[in-house]
Amino acid sequence: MYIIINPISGKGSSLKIIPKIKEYLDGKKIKYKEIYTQYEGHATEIAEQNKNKADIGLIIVVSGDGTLNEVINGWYPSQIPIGYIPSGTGNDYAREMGIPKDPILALERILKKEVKKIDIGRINDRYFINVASMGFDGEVAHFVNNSKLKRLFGKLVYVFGVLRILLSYNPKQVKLVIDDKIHKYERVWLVAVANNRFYGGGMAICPNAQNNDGQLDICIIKDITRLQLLRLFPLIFSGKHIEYPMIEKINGKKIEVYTDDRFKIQADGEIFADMKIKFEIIKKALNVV
Ligand SMILES: Nc1ncnc2c1ncn2[C@@H]1O[C@H](COP(=O)(O)OP(=O)(O)OP(=O)(O)O)[C@@H](O)[C@H]1O
Repeated sequence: MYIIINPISGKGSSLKIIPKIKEYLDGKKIKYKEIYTQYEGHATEIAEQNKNKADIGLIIVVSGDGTLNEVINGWYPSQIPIGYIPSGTGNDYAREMGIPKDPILALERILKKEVKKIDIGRINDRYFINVASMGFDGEVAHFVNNSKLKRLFGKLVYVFGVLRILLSYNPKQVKLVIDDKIHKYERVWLVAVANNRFYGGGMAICPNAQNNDGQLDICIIKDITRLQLLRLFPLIFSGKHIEYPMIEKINGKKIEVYTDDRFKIQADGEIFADMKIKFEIIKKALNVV
């Protein structure tokens, strides 16, 4: 068993839970090796270097969603099971999978080794497990990430980012090609493509997404005023936003997104920008416990 740990996730909360995990494993005489990530992207390198080692039967990731995403990007297509103990701020994958917040309960569940096969999404040349989105909230993610005030003010910077981008964002014309069928939309604020339901710490942007149905769920927010969007925002936590007419919901296996402008994108919280974006579902890609 290898344990990959991001020591800074959740403002250092993984370092608080690691002694408990080690005590539990030592008590049961279960052998393990710990590896700590040292920089951004390191988890992908660790996963790539270790995925073919003959002595590994299981990896456990102790981190937030961002590091889990990095591990998956290095681990796929290995079929060695991945267990996950949440220690981040958002913990959206854990929310989806019903993984307990208590690290020992999460560990006990992993050790039962009830393996599930789950799908993952591909966006251009990267994989994601939860949600990729672009437009308004992609801009907010970029704003928050680049903000020097992030460490000082945490979630407040996010609120400030939402309000700022809400005032300056210009809705875009977007063409989607979903399983070879063309869909055109005017005044698009947001396109979210989901394998799991949640992102951003519990927002159910695509509340019908299932990670074992071989489909990506798409939610498009369009033709909406700034004030309407502000009112709609809190409803995303319960998934009730999809009942409103300015929300388009579609499913697909292969999705291409075109816009005249470069779209700012976030996938599992990782940010980048592009004009042409291709998505694909990879069915039953990973074994998870
Ligand atoms: N030792 C390290 N030093 C600096 N950054 C790191 C280190 N290890 C991993 N990272 C980076 O930290 C980022 C955030 O990590 P992670 O997602 O685990 O925690 P989080 O942000 O607290 O949680 P969440 O993603 O659930 O909000 C990742 O993008 C990863 O690349």
